[in-house]
Amino acid sequence: MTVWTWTKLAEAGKAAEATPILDRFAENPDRFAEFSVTLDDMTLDFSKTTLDAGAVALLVELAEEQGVPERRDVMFTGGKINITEGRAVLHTALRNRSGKAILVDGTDVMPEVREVLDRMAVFATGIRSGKIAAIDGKPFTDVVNIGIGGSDLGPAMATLALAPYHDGPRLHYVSNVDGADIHDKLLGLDPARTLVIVASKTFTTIETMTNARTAKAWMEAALGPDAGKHFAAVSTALDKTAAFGIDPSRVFGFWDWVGGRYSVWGAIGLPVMIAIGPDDFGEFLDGAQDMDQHFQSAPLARNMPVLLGLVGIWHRNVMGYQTRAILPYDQRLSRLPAYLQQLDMESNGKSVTLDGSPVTTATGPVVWGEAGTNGQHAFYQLLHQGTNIVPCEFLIAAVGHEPALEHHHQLLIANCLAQSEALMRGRTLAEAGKTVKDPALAPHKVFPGNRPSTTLVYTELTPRTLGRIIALYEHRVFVEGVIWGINSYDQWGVELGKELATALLPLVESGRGFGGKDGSTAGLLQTITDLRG
Ligand SMILES: O=P(O)(O)OC[C@H]1O[C@H](O)[C@H](O)[C@@H](O)[C@@H]1O
Repeated sequence: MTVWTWTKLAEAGKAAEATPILDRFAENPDRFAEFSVTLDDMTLDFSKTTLDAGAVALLVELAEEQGVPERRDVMFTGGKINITEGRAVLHTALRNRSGKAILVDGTDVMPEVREVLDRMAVFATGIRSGKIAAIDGKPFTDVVNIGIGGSDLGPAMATLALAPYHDGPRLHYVSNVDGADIHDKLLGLDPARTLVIVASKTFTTIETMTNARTAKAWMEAALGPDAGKHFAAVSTALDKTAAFGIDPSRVFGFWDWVGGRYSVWGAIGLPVMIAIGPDDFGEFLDGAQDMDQHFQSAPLARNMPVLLGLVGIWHRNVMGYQTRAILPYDQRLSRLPAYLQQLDMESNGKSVTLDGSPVTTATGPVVWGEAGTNGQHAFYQLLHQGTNIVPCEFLIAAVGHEPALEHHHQLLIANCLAQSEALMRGRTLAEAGKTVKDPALAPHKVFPGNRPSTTLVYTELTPRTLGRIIALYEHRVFVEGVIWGINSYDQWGVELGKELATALLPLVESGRGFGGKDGSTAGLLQTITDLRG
């Protein structure tokens, strides 16, 4: 009975506060082994939390009661778990390399998935080799991906993450409707050498379509009517890509059962494939499949995505923490926090359960973060001494990609581990007193400590490892969403702002007709109109 389990968890949470995390290691020398989980060379350490064996057992019970294993199996086999949109949720099919069929409405989706991946590989290889050339017969040197949200964040994050594997043309990402974005990105690019990919699941997103039209005009101004030969598209709306004038042979499709924020594994990953090549892109998919298979087969208590989800539930619902920080100690993962913001907050930022009734527990936390060590010199002050407790999620590779700069990587590792240690250990008033001459300064140098963190460690940030990391977080979001009883796969919350923007545009354009608006909006419209002169 779930209510009973929540009650027991609340009691466990209160009891947990009595024993500092650090003391738990003295009590249990096996704590690291017992409170970490491994998949191949990847280890998730959650021993620096207030969880004890009893609390983990209760959380596992909660996951079972809420039907995590059953819902997982329904997701993987094409059940329509996105009930508000009547859709299956099958991003896992995009990296299903097993040869097994996956049925949606009785039809195996795998032949189409493979067909698109094969076409992507031919196209990417052609662009990379120069066989698919610009209209003057010379190779493309630059690729501009125009997309936003899930059609931007995943490929942009992955392209940066996999920079050491990037041996194709240069990649540029345009997302914001702010003209500054496309202006600055096109500056210095030669249209004769540039391929533009318009990426949009719906092919209606105003930002993307506005940027796509601007790029088309830029291309046409240089190349005339042949400009279309420098365009490709990724979309589920093949009628709309045709209407935009993109040759069907340059259009790569996907399906309504792939959510935008889960779409990097298929056609939306085309720019990544162009950058790193189909073989390394295949490794990226293999990594995700490794995590999928682990998620499907490992017992809940030894299951990495389940445990990461349960740590999240413990912090959000039992300890009442409102945010979680994503802190990759890897400059090339500096876009990971932004990527995970969409994955997590658009999925689990919900207030009603599957049947439309209000939730009775807190749901998705605020997700934020920054690459280490940069964050240390910015906001870690609050993490260590602020009045909010922020569970921190560290990520670190054992090995960097720059052997000649090994000492940099050693410093990086030392900093990463020092932060989680400092958060846990803290510094007492007595200890602080020893560091200062003036005792009045001592309170300023106190660290409360006992602040929780997890650390994900792996050998090296390879395509396969990145695949595992992303799939890990996708399944974590799933686990938490199931426990909260919400639909993690719709995003109605983004609609109202879009509707109001559409209604506001004519007022901005005309500088008139603000009467029906609330006082603030009317006042801002008037002020901006006056400033525009
Ligand atoms: O790929 P598109 O259809 O252009 O959508 C781009 C993005 O915009 C929407 O507003 C959604 O909130 C996102 O989930 C989506 O990824």
